[in-house]
Amino acid sequence: MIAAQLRNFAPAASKCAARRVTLPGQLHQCIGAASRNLASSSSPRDVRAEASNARFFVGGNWKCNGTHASVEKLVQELNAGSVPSDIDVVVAPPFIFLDMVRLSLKNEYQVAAQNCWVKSDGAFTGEISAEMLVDTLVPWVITGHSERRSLCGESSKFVGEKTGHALDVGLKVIACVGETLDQRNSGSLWYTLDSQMQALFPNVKDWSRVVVAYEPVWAIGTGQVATPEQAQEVHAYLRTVLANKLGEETAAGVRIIYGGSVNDGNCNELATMPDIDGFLVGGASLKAPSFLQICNSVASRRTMAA
Ligand SMILES: O=C(CO)COP(=O)(O)O
Repeated sequence: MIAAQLRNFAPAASKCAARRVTLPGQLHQCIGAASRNLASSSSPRDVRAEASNARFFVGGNWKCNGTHASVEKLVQELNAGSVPSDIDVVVAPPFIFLDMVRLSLKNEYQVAAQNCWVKSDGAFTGEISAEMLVDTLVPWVITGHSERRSLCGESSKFVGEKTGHALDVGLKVIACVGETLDQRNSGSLWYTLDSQMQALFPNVKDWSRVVVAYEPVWAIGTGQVATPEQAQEVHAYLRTVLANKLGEETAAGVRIIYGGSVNDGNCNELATMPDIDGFLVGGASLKAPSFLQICNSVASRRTMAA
């Protein structure tokens, strides 16, 4: 029943998103109206998600790439560049380079691990615990990346528990959600995203330490970036899901960032969308000039807000 309603939400949201581009302010009313229908059965709260007021955030996910020499070069190039002081920039090197990168990057940048174990230390061969990350002064961790969901079999429940544990021991978390092309095409986009989000709620006590990354699987590493309207439509929906659970004020402060084939040519347009609070960048984060340009796309957002 709820799943069916979530599917019905898609066309309404889509129509509204298209209108939002030319008629600022109406998308949230439309999304809000659509979500109120959902809320009547899925939640006792009746809320309308306000647009974001959150600080811009750019993450660079280096994935399983790099040699000692290439990582050193990338760090040098990032250090030679500059990023706006009013945004958060966080890079996630492979574990083996994490400490080296943390110690050699200048202060404008923070580091994240790409993953951690779901529990505390113990007999978990090959894993790194959240406690170890805290102990080695790593502030952030990525959880729920689609590559870990699909290649390592991580379920939403597992991702939720891992996210909760990482937060409980003091990390900040970039929690990823996103649908496959099949899920989008078969009409289960909203259901998929909602169930990934619902798995986080029982585990997260402090949403100020969570960044939600919307990464459609079909856009990751494919060069097929979501259009600004497609991304905005989903981000507004995710903010409504957050608002239904946490209230509008908290939801407006949660960063919702977009990932999937972001580069220096498409970031500015994406950054103008009211619910896109930044990016999680894969391939383009390995090229310092592109990554720095993506960080500077916050200027497009400021222009829109002015
Ligand atoms: O998975 C991603 C970031 O976590 C996105 O990767 P690409 O930017 O290479 O598509």
